[in-house]
Parts: sequence; C-alpha cells; structure tokens
Amino acid sequence: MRPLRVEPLSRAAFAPFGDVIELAGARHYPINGGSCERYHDLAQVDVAEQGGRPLINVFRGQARDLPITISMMERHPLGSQAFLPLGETEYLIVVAPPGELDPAAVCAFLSTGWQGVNYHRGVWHHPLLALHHTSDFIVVDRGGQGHNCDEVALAEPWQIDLSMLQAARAAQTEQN
Ligand SMILES: NC(=O)N[C@@H](O)C(=O)O
Ligand code: NI
Repeated sequence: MRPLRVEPLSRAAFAPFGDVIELAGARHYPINGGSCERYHDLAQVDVAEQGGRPLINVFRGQARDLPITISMMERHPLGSQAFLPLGETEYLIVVAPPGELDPAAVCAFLSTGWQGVNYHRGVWHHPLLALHHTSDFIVVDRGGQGHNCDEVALAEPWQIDLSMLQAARAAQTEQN
C-alpha cells in the first residue's frame, strides 16, 4: 500500500475541496446587544439541487485504529456535506478533486483544535475518520430524492500511519 502524506488542515490548502469552518479568520460581529458574537456565514451549504433540503444530523464516529487504509472514496453529486466536531478533537479528512476520480490526486489533512470541514458538491472524500475516541459531529448535508452518493474502490489503497499524523502535527506547529 502507498503511504499517504497528511498535512495540517488550512483554508488555503483545503480550498480546492471546500470550506474549513473555524473561528480564526472568520467574519464575526456582536449581536443581541453585545451579549453574543456571531461568526457569520462560515461555509457554502449547497443542497437545493433537484429539490433537496438541508438536513442537520449527528454522526457519532468510532475511533479508527491506525494504520488506516483508504480503499474507497465517495462523493455526493447533489449536495455539499459539512462536518462540525462537538468539541476540540483531531480527525482525518481524505479528499480528491471533483470530476473523474484520479487516485493519484487523493490527499489527506489533519484537523487540529476546533475545525470543521464542508465538502463542496461532488468532491471526493472518505467517510468520517474519527481518531483517538468516539467523536460526535454535527453534519449538515442534503435530504431529498435523487441519487446522492457515488462510491469508488481504489485499485491501490493508500495507508495512513502514526508517523504521518506526527509529521502533520509538526508541520502545524511550524505554521503557528
Ligand atoms: N453515508 C453518510 O451519510 N456519510 C458519509 O457521506 C460521510 O461522508 O461520512
Ligand atoms: Ni460523505
């Protein structure tokens, strides 16, 4: 299996795949007489295709054991899908650009602190990869008629082990 490099999750690096939902760098302003700060419009929710409607879900992800094998990818051709962790937690995000899946274009990110992601419509991704402990995520995606999940097996799986996570953490520390 091919080792898959993991990089720290950042808005710039993740831009080809969707939005990073985090407070740093977000537009925000006081509301409710100054008693609350609104972090505004953090991601593009795109679920109206073919009469879709937004769903608010909770995904309780079981921790994945390392090394993790990436042997398939999926996409949602009719809608975006956002994952917001309930609390600070590390988790892995594995994506590839929309269109025909290029297995060589698969890339991985490590979330640190409190970061959510919003996959844009049609972006290839691996199903939720929680780490270390059972982790709850608010998930905002599309409900409605129509086929909204394509899955593809990877002829040559990728693998993520502890050393890749450690390299991503070190890179994150350097960026800070
Ligand atoms: N199947 C499902 O609802 N979850 C996946 O889409 C996922 O990205 O985790
Ligand atoms: Ni998905």
